Amino acid sequence: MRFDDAAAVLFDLDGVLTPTAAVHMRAWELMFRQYFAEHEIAPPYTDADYFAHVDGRPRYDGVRATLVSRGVHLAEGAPSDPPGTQTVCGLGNTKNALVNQLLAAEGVEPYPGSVRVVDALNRRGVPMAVVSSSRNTAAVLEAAGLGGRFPVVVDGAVAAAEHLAGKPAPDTFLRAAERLGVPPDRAAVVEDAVSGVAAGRAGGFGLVVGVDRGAGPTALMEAGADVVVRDLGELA
Ligand SMILES: O=P(O)(O)OC[C@H]1O[C@@H](O)[C@H](O)[C@@H](O)[C@@H]1O
Repeated sequence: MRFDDAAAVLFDLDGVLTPTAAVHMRAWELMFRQYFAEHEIAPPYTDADYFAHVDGRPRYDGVRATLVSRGVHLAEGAPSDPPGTQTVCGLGNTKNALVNQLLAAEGVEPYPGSVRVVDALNRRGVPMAVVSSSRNTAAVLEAAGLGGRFPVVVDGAVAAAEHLAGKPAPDTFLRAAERLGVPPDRAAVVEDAVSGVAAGRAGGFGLVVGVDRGAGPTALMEAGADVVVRDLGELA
């Protein structure tokens, strides 16, 4: 399917509409580098860990997968665990406090090429959704001036409330397509994370567009992208 033929478009948020994947990436690095050093966990956390274990996945799934990669098994704890708690949820919330500090200090500007695509689809009346693992989706959309632009948002909070499996499972994308009333094979998914591309492929979507913001074209194609672009402006 060509992008122009999609009956609906489902966008990931961080790294697709806004440059906030880089904010998440820095916050994860700060948190894990300190935790690994304090607990003498080796080898040290690197960007490769981000792309392999964290990118695109729900917060606590990212913590768990990274620790398991070093043979570390930590108690799960609860989402209400405050930052600093030595649990999977506590480490995830430590990282989230850093994300909130960075977002407050730096603000969010959407990618101009992405805004052009959203505007063009809007003019043509193509239904759109945001499908993000992040529980900060509403705040990021608002800060980027995109609040209210998407009639359907399936984010980390919705997924938790509705018990939907996170990316790379296709469930959140499938729920968004269902809410838009468009069959998956008539809809396009736009994703920068390997886990998100894999989710789009597993969901049987008509087109999966990979956006290379660092994962690399080969990894995105191997995960199931039909096409890889460097910026959404290439689709406009
Ligand atoms: O911790 P949050 O804001 O709920 O986000 C979870 C994940 O959301 C994804 O969109 C990001 O790619 C990840 O880096 C992030 O960890």
